[in-house]
Amino acid sequence: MVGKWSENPTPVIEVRDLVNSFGTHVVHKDLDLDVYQGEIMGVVGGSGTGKSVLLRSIVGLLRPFSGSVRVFGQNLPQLSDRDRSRLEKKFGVLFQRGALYSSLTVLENVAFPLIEQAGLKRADAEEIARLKIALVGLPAKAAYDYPASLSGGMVKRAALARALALDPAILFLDEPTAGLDPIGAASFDQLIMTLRNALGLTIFLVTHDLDTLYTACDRVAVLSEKKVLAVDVLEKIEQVDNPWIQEYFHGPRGRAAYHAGHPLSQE
Ligand SMILES: Nc1ncnc2c1ncn2[C@@H]1O[C@H](COP(=O)(O)OP(=O)(O)OP(=O)(O)O)[C@@H](O)[C@H]1O
Repeated sequence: MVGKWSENPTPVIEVRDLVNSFGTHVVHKDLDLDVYQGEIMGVVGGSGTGKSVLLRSIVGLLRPFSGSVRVFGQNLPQLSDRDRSRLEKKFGVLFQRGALYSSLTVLENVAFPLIEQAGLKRADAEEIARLKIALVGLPAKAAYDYPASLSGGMVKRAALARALALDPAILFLDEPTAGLDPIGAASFDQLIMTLRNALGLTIFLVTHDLDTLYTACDRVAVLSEKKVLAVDVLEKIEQVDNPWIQEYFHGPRGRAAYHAGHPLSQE
């Protein structure tokens, strides 16, 4: 799938020579990656290759050991607190486990960033929160539910509504379909594509889900050997001569996902 982004690829995230380490454990070494305005970039790699660490470096939750992370042309680690927090308002982040406050209703969860970060009055924040709840396909009555009473798919949607609360320009999703059944995962993939198309979002999506890669992602970055081993459209990535890539995309699960995404294929 090639979206509008390809007509005039403009990088909104530029990662250069990124090094991340924890003690002596080097996770990234001289990692480079560009993400273009309006694309859905899928980030894959074996467990522990540093996909979440990369996401956290880009959103400013983790200070890199060295290298630069420019978002909308601004180098995050060098910004003042004020400028960084202004830039961070353009990010919506959906963490791996949803990370909703369990003691707050869905409505209160979604309204939270609008009150705390944007300084809105509660009534205004809740009005906007209701719109976001509808936008992600949750029924209006789910606003009054607590996270513990929701299904996994509804929790993900509620967390997505919160990530969208401040009208972000870039959405970061860390394994959004993990733990969902195939139907729930497929409808979440559709939702992600609809949001990108309707809102013009740029989406940085960490996933293990091959179906998501085949249906939703414009380009895919493969993390391996502490860097981005390859970044391209899927058709090109599948051809890269690397044992992990070959096993991942051409193993049984990869073939099944390919055929699901290409219903007319014969192979
Ligand atoms: N705060 C931390 N302190 C020490 N080590 C960390 C920390 N955060 C991540 N790591 C290590 O960095 C490496 C990369 O972690 P990361 O969570 O980014 O992997 P991942 O590719 O997202 O894995 P998975 O697919 O299993 O979620 C792992 O070895 C992890 O143990």
